[in-house]
Amino acid sequence: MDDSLKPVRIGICGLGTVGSGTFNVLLENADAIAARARAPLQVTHVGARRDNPACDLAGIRLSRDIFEVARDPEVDVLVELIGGTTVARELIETAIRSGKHVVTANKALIAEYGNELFALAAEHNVALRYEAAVAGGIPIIKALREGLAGNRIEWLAGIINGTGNYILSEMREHRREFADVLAEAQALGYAEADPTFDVEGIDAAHKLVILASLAFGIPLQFASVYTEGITLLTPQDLDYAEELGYRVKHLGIAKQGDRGVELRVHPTLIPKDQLLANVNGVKNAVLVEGSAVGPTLYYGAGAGGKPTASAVVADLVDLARDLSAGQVSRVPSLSFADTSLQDLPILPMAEVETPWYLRMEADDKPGVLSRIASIFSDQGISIEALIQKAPTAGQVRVPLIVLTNRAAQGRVDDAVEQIEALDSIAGRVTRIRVEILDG
Ligand SMILES: NC(=O)C1=CN([C@@H]2O[C@H](COP(=O)(O)OP(=O)(O)OC[C@H]3O[C@@H](n4cnc5c(N)ncnc54)[C@H](O)[C@@H]3O)[C@@H](O)[C@H]2O)C=CC1
Ligand SMILES: N[C@@H](CC=O)C(=O)O
Ligand code: NA
Repeated sequence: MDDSLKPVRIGICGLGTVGSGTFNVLLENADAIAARARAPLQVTHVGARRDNPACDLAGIRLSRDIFEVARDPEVDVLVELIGGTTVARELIETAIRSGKHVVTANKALIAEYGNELFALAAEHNVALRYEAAVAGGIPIIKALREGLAGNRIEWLAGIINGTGNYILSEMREHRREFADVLAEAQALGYAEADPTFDVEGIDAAHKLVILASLAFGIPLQFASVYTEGITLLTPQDLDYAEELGYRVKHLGIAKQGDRGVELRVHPTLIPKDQLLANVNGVKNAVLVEGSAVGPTLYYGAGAGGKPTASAVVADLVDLARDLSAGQVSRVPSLSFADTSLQDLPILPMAEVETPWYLRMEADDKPGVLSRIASIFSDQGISIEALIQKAPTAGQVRVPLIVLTNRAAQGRVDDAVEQIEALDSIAGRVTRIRVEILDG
């Protein structure tokens, strides 16, 4: 490495899980990183509320006020790793206005304010990079933006929340309680500051919005995503799904169809021999169907300090290379040129068609099954499989599981409303969509 090369000066804001991971990866792999970046990447300033014993900050400027980093003339790139959408937004805007490039892992901020932030970055001729914001260490932004640039992307589907996948995997494989596994995921640094973002599907929705924008050339639109989390799933449903040959995964799905774009995040039954069904623990995976390449699959750690740092550092290396070439806007932020982004219609959920898994508690007496079957038939919904579990001693009701063929959600809503109104059915009907991914 030529020692005379001008270093790229980095300011890191936030020294938590990802901040400390980034700091240490930059240090541990400094030589290989400098060789790839054609310049040393040197942390010159850290903004952190408190010290982190995992980081040796000797010789590095430390500020308790992170805005000091955003205004520091000795910083070329600000790395935002504090999270949230208020202070983080102000910090990034301040950095951009001060002529600094920005790298962030903040999917909430990109999903909700990315359109404005990318415009601001373009106005100031600086880069705003966010590889770590989706699927942690998996280079999925790079893949969509560059590797698949020759394709029309038809659809993508992914496990894009590590915490949620960790919880579902532990519940199924080790019969562990939801709350215990969530607490463990928090201790391991996988969960968001507010873990309801993970378990209610909000984090996955943030990431899906970003993926859909990159895939289809549409502006970021968080409000358009249908979002369901994993909190209502029961161990029973995970078991019944297995019996039927499926596994329950929390998926983000984006499809470009003739009638509009589907944007949805929800628990999904997928055949258990498909690759996505076998992605376990904190791992994420995104399956992308391109018109020319066909299906491609991206797999790896979706959360955690070092894996996420891997993506942050990759952005820094990419940026350093672009800086050495004197061109930071070579690749459009959202893959498509700003002037080519197009508002496409979003398909209302009532019109989205999938097969369905429905579970209900039914009286164990003659006539109930035929009544339910006729409600489905009146709605034009055909039944693929129906399982009635044997009653256990003393039980008056039995679990009834119905797998339907493809049916629009609106039809299923109507059928379920009628079924729930039957005297022979107790409580609510559990509904989970089924997806046969042809990947
Ligand atoms: N933990 C993970 O596996 C992943 C996290 N992310 C994203 O990375 C970002 C950071 O996440 P984590 O490192 O997990 O969070 P964290 O909570 O471990 O770290 C955030 C740090 O920022 C500090 N901080 C917050 N506001 C501050 C302020 N105003 N001034 C100074 N310091 C401040 C906190 O004290 C904390 O040390 C978030 O946007 C998150 O969504 C993205 C991918 C994976
Ligand atoms: N909380 C997130 C962190 C990475 O994005 C997750 O669990 O996936
Ligand atoms: Na990534």
